[in-house]
Amino acid sequence: MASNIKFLGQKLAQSIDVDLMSKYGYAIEQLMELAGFSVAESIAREYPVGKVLLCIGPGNNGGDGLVAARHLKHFGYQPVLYYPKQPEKDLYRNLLTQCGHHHIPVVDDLVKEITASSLIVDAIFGFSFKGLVRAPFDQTLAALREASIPIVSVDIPSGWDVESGDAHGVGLSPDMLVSLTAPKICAKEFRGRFHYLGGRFVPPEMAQKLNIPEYPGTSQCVRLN
Ligand SMILES: NC(=O)C1=CN([C@@H]2O[C@H](COP(=O)(O)OP(=O)(O)OC[C@H]3O[C@@H](n4cnc5c(N)ncnc54)[C@H](O)[C@@H]3O)[C@@H](O)[C@H]2O)[C@H](O)CC1
Ligand SMILES: [K+]
Repeated sequence: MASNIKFLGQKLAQSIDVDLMSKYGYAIEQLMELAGFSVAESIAREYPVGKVLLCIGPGNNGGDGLVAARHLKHFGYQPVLYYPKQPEKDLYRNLLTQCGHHHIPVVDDLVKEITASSLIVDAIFGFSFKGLVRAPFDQTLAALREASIPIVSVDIPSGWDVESGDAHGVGLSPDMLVSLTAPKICAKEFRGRFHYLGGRFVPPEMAQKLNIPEYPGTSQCVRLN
């Protein structure tokens, strides 16, 4: 590890998120934009341009994926979205509209799209995931576990418990993990090649408490391993 960075449990991760949007004055759109941008930049550091299948979940982890898709398009990748459960919420609807205007298609044949892609982005579940994976995402994770192309997980490898990791053996095994704000406790079990940190919005007071490493230059991400 590049620094003595703090690993967050589920409750602490959620309370930091609340602090960022109350005490520190951020709007969720700002945090999500920077989070998703940092995911796209991390990907651009390690994987060549090509077709990227982004699997989008029903919460803010999915929102980060929608933002990342748009930035990947600007970087020259060909993103497509698999988005089986689309909540009726302006935040996500607006992000999806933006993707539409960037000619990023929504696809529904997951197995076919896995075969046609060179990279998968797992933006299904983040730090609010709890319990056993419910439908339809149980099927999604089962299909992704069969994939032979690399997976990049946003914040948490989907299916993993935020603290105890892949306790039920149904989670993904990503090649890259992009932790946001600070890694969660489950990231100690990450065995893939690339562990990055993103979400360069943490104010200095909080960064000091969490031992966040310096981000180099103008970069939105920093490698942790
Ligand atoms: N401060 C930051 O670092 C920021 C991080 N961001 C990202 O936000 C997610 C956390 O988002 P949240 O909306 O709280 O939750 P999730 O996306 O993890 O998922 C909630 C979603 O999932 C459903 N769900 C929960 N458990 C299950 C289950 N067992 N089976 C099926 N479905 C489940 C639940 O019902 C909700 O619909 C964080 O990880 C970052 O990626 C922000 O974007 C910016 C600030
Ligand atoms: K994820």
